[in-house]
Amino acid sequence: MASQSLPSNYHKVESPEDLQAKLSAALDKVSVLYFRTDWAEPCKTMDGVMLELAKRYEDVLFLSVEAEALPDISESFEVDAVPYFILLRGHTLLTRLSGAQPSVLSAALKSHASKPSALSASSQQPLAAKTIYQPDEKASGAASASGTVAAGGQGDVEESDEELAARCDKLMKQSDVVLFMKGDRETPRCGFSQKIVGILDSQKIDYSTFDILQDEGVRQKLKEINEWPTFPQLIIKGEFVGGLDVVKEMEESGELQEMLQG
Ligand SMILES: N[C@@H](CCC(=O)N[C@@H](CS)C(=O)NCC(=O)O)C(=O)O
Repeated sequence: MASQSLPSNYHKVESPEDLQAKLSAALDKVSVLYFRTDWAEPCKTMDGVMLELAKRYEDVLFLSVEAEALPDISESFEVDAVPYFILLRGHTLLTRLSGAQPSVLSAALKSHASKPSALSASSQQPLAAKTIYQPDEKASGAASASGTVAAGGQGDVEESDEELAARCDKLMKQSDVVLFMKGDRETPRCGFSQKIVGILDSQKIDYSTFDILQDEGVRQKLKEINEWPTFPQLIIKGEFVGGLDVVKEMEESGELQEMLQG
């Protein structure tokens, strides 16, 4: 969408300095940072939602950030998937939301945009020290991850470490080829996951997926079990194979197909 047609309170962030300047010029305002990418399907929905909200809340600053093109900003806000939303009042974190949930975003905005600034800000957390647009900000604890993590798959029942490990083992064996990724096959929520899905699909491989964004326990436990700190993680016949870079190399050398036939 051409920037001329954006509402006057909606801007595309160009750089960390640009973000700093925009937030600093609106210290008493609520801002919504919207982390997006062009390829992520849910962002298309949220592009429209953001525009509608910008028209409805003229006093709120709406800032869209290209999550992959501006990795310094994404990392400083600990954005681990798209779409992702951070609500701020000035430099104070109000809340964070992961995923395309128009009604949740709208409700969060309604709640925060209607509160007087002094009252609201006093009960909120300051941003994490990592935040790049305010390098001399005092360390004050990591930003809350509320809203980013879904239930652990076990309802309210507490899961022991052994039970979690057993559940991971079962998940790794749910089919011959299992991809642990961010999002799912139709709607990947991270560029690395999107690329590995592309490789597996192009090779016409039959595989199931598990969205680790929906299960923080599995997300952390798999890193430990497979001794691999990131996602995607590809499992073939119950054995950990690798992440995107490894799978890409294996595809190029023909090893991936060989492994599936063997
Ligand atoms: N080069 C890696 C890239 C994967 C990567 O860096 N993933 C990050 C960002 S999506 C990750 O999973 N971080 C840990 C986490 O989010 O829990 C690969 O080959 O798979």
